[in-house]
Amino acid sequence: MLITNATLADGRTVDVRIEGERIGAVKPQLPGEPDVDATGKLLMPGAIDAHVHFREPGFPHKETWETGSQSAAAGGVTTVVDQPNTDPPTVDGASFDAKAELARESYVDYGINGGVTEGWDPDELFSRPVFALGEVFLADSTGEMGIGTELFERAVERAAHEDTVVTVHAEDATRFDRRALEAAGDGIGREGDADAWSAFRSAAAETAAVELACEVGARSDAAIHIAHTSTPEGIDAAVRAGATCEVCPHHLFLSRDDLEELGTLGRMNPPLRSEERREAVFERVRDGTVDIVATDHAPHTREEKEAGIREAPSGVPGVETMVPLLLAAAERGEFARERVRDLVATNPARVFCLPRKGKIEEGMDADLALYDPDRIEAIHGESLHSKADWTPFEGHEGVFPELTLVRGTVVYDHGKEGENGEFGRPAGRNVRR
Ligand SMILES: NC(=O)N[C@@H](CC(=O)O)C(=O)O
Ligand SMILES: [Zn+2]
Ligand SMILES: [Zn+2]
Repeated sequence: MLITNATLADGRTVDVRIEGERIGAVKPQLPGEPDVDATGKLLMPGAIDAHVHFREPGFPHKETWETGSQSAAAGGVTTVVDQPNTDPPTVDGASFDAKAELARESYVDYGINGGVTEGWDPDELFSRPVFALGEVFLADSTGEMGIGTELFERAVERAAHEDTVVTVHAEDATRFDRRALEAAGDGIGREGDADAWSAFRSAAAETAAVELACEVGARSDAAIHIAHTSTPEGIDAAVRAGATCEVCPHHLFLSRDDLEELGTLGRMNPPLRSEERREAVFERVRDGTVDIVATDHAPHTREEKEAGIREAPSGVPGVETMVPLLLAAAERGEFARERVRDLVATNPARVFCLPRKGKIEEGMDADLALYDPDRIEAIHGESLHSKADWTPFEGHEGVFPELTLVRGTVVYDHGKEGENGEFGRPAGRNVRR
């Protein structure tokens, strides 16, 4: 396959030849008939979303590997990393094997993380192709997998021994402001007091847990990756301690000011923060302080979300809108295109050791997504492919891909009517195989 005249994130215009599953050549000009004339189009390395919850096994009404990975492909994401708070939780050999079987339905490449609970079996987990440890929950979130410090210490030590990154959900529940939540009214959805969730799971709770996680990590020289940092204080604490960190699109593009409109659809952990903190987080993503943007794609149905603020489940979908939101921001001049590339592809490949992914270079996996940067659309939940038919980014600008390839196979072709609609075939593979 030959793609001609593509613009790369660094501004170069090149031809790209795909040979089998790999990129065979990237040159200003290559001989042969073009299969894709990419004149005026932006070619990006397929994004690696290091944080998704595809919900199988256990909650296929929220998402399946099929729908979640189609949503990824339609958003230019070619590798996803699934988190362990499924049912059963991915904490031992049998649960890992069961998830690995289901993941064969994936349209994109994937990693499967191993989780930590009192009943976890590290020997069984580490004898399997585990992507990383995590997310390890220092406080309860969806799935109630919060653990204490002693177990966390043991898990980090083991991960260091296995040369495995530990992805941490860093919130310290002892610092939550319970009274703020108790004071909230009983209204449902938008009628309720969604802001109480942000007051409850305080910024200070994040900073304290980030500091603890980094301190524990330093003792055994473990690689600590802080998931979904939502505050400048949390990011700075992680970076100061030599940990890597990720920021989610919702903490970049939404703040507490949006909760009146979002209601309980905007409840997630960690929660939305003040507009001032959002701007400080945005700046740290823009200037390269933050390593990764990942989505924490956490689908729940609209019906489930339309409850009171104390009952609604936490989490928002996002795997399909991450790159579109960032590219639209780049078109508005808020990010360099190269920064977007680094945040969603090159850096996650480095942090999680995926040597053949994240770059458009000869010899790399042909994971690619092609965009028309002039085609800026309004995002609508009902046009997305997740089982969650809603998005917290309703009406925001997005630049969606026209074509997505996983190791040379077309998995998404916008507007094409194939056997599976716009989708190719479930071409995904475990990246740790
Ligand atoms: N972020 C969330 O609010 N929810 C996530 C779990 C998590 O990442 O903490 C989920 O699985 O629903
Ligand atoms: Zn989490
Ligand atoms: Zn998560």
